[in-house]
Amino acid sequence: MPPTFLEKGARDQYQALLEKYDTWLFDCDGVLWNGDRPVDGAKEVLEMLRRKNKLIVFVTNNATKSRKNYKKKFDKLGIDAAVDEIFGSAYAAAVYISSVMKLPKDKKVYVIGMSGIEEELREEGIAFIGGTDPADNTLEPFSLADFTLDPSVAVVLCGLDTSINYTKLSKGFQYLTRNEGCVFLATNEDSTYPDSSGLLPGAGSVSAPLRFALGRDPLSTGKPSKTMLDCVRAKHDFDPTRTIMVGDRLNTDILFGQEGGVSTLLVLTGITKLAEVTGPNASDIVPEYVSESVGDLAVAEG
Ligand SMILES: O=C(O)[C@H](O)[C@H](O)COP(=O)(O)O
Ligand SMILES: [Mg+2]
Repeated sequence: MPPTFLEKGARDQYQALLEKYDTWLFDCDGVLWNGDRPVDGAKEVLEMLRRKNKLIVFVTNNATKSRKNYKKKFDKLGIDAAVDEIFGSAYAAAVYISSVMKLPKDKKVYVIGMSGIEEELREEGIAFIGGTDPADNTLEPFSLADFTLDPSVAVVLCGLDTSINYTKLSKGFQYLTRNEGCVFLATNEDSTYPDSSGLLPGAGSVSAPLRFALGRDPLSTGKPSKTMLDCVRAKHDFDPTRTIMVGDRLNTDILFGQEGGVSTLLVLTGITKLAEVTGPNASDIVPEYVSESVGDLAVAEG
């Protein structure tokens, strides 16, 4: 079934969308902003949805920030958001390790990633090494002869790490090949990241060298995995038949919505371009609705 294309200015179409859905799940990168540049109209549309008493939840695969630090980003952009409305892939991974894996207290996680992952693991009471540790954030050659394996590392968790290096990949590789049963987890596997100035390699491209070296894939707890929706459901009641996921990436956001049994709206302000949803090379992941931008929803209140 082809998507319904919502035309800019088509008030009836957008008003119908507002009446149809009570819960709005918003992806962040590529939908509300690109890097630190807000998407035009996004703030005003969120304010409109609040005025209409809609439940708003933010669901981002970006693991660089914890929920609390995302709240600071929302505050800085003047967007009303409570920490409990924000679900990041670092949080989902930490919840998975603590509540699903039930990692024993004498075990720890080796982190390839940034402070967002560390803060969420700390919040869940999970011990970790690596991450922003200066000893790992070095451009010195890695010496395996001088490396001491920590036998208590039972998980290697990999997320977007803008300071990725050979030392981190080498340590992750040692744990995953020498610690019996060590679990390979990824916060998410987005191939690219939509920065305000263009595209950058994403979290999936950070874990790719390990995937290649190991010959196996990590378990990813970010979108489209249901782990993220389980985290949302644990804190918010919503009717999936009256819920819509708004995203910019087909193989994460739209697939996440479809597998979660909610409607989907693809916006074209981030990763996905129109040619991926129409014409001969269109993806087999088909959103229910397509709109240029989340800002176009503002016409519904006009
Ligand atoms: O590389 C990444 O991690 C992702 O591109 C980025 O974090 C996506 O975030 P989202 O669009 O889910 O907010
Ligand atoms: Mg996105």
